[in-house]
Amino acid sequence: MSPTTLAGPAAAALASLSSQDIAFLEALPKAELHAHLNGSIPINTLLDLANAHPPEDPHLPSDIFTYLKRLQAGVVLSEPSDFFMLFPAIYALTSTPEALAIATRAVLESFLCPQALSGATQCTYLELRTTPRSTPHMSRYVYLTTVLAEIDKFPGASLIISIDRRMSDSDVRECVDLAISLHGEGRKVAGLDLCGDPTKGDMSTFEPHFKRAKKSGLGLTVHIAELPTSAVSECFTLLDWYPDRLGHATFLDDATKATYFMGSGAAFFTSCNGNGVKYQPSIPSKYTPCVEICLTSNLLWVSTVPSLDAHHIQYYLEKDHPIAISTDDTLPFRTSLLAEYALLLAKPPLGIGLTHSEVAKIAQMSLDSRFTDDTAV
Ligand SMILES: CNc1ncnc2c1ncn2[C@@H]1O[C@H](COP(=O)(O)O)[C@@H](O)[C@H]1O
Repeated sequence: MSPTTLAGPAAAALASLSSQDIAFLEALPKAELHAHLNGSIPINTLLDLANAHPPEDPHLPSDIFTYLKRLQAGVVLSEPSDFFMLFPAIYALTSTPEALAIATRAVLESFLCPQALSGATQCTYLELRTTPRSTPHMSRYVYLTTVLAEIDKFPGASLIISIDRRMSDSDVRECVDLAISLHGEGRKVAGLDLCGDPTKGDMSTFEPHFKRAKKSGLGLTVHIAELPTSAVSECFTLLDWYPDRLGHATFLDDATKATYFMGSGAAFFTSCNGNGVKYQPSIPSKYTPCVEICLTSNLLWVSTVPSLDAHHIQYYLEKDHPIAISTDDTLPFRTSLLAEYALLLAKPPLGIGLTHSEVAKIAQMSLDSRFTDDTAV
């Protein structure tokens, strides 16, 4: 199964590498820790699902093939919402247990099975995340057990259950209850994620649910500070859950990073939260949550990052802070994990220009930051 079409900055970086560099990247054990299931379905699988769909289904957009062709050719994401509007059509194609199983299998194969030409896999370990949806054809429980049945077939794969910021309190409760009970039954549920449109939702209301998930032994990862408009007070709310990992963290300001991540215990930071109240977090002595870095996603989604030079990865590299290079959504961003690693190795301006040993160290950081110790090698 070949991964999705490669194009854009990551493809250009990959094309600039020598065959020795590519062989080095392919052989490197690495973990993909930030991949959204419905954003990572190979385009050919979606086309197959669309072809197999009953044409009279009122839930399927009538222009589904035009939409899929547009996705394949590359979408322009000028507004934050342009990105989230891509998903309803994909959801229409993965709304039955049968279709969801096909899509999940294709995603798992694209990351964990040897590629046709090189014989290499994208990664040695995958934490695939997805938001449990109830549809006219399945409950959230059936959604999750369908995905887990596919994950069970792949050594080195685990599930992270995503909570969408637009969910109601009762939806969040249901999803977290399911995460805790499936994890307790020994299913391959490794953690809980917070994702979705960063302009939506009041995250303080999610706090009790994320805290009880953490208490039950699930790993926590949260999308944080994705937009320049992301409120500092919300960042404090999320950081006070002490997530094990942070997604993107693009606009986490330097004062907040210094305060939370230096973690000296003596670090003292008073600032005003959104209500104008003096705020002093009590930080564990060594809090260094791994930051899940999705380079192409940051470059293409409303250009939250204008260039690799300006990318916040530079801060974490300088501080030797754990990071995990990840793809986010291979389908709209037309990338692969190998191509994301190519962005580290390629010479500027196509890439960051790191050495082989620096890239190997980063790959090891991704393995060290996984929520389980299961790998495919
Ligand atoms: C810019 N990067 C991102 N930021 C925030 N949320 C994202 C995202 N990329 C994907 N998602 C979230 O993942 C869902 C699709 O996969 P699942 O249906 O869960 O498998 C999207 O609907 C969105 O809520």
